Amino acid sequence: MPSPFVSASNLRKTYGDFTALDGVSLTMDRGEVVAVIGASGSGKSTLLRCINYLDPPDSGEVRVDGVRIGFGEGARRDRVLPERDIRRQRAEIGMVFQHFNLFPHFTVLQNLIEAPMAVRGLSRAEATERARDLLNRVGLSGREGAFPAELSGGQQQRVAIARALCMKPRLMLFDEPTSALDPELVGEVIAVMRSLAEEGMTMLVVTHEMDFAAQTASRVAFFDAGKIVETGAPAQVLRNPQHPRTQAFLQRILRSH
Ligand SMILES: Nc1ncnc2c1ncn2[C@@H]1O[C@H](COP(=O)(O)OP(=O)(O)OP(=O)(O)O)[C@@H](O)[C@H]1O
Repeated sequence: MPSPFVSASNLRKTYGDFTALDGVSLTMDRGEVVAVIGASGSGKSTLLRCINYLDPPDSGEVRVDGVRIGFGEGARRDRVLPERDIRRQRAEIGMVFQHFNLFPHFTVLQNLIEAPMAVRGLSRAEATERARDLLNRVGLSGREGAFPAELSGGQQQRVAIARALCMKPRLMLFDEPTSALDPELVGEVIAVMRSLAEEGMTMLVVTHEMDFAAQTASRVAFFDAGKIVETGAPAQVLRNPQHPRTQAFLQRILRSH
């Protein structure tokens, strides 16, 4: 059996007495899109932050394409890499946040080119060419000189996606990427995510957009109290959930629509 492209094994994360991740394991094949759904506070964001070591797990391990994130390859289990090296590994994993997190005093172009130059060693000309291609791909050609505050939320989120792609990541993590948007702007961000999925990007998406989960995800994982309690094909989990917690969650969502 070939090893999975992404594997998170037995991740645990506590904050004081509170257990945010209670032994979470998840594997993804290359090109898979996994939607993570679940109630607020169940630990979905924590899972993403532990996968890319923005917030290191207390235990467990993460591998992307065989490389163990956060640790030197072949090193003792307990030898966590210096932050500089984790940053380099983390560059393999793109992250898109709910609140875009663009640098407000940088133009769109500056937001895109800084990390590829600093972390990937691209020249300004190379980074700029890559950035222009990606802005074109997310439908924002010509907005290179704009500042984030001059853009709509949907445009800012598309810049944030282009910025993550500028690092040529192997895996993309999305943390409720449309939750902060006005409803009429959700579609333009979902469209960019769909096209990324169609191009074969491996994506782990925390979302409340059930249409995205149903139509674009290859798999849905339902999260409850720090655990994945149910995972399967979207049609199976969303239409015929087996776990009582999944059933209760989906009923709540149906009622609120
Ligand atoms: N840095 C932290 N310090 C203390 N507690 C934290 C920290 N980060 C998260 N938590 C707690 O861990 C729990 C899980 O949080 P998390 O943000 O992962 O949930 P979530 O499922 O993503 O929720 P939401 O949908 O509201 O974003 C929450 O109860 C939260 O208060």
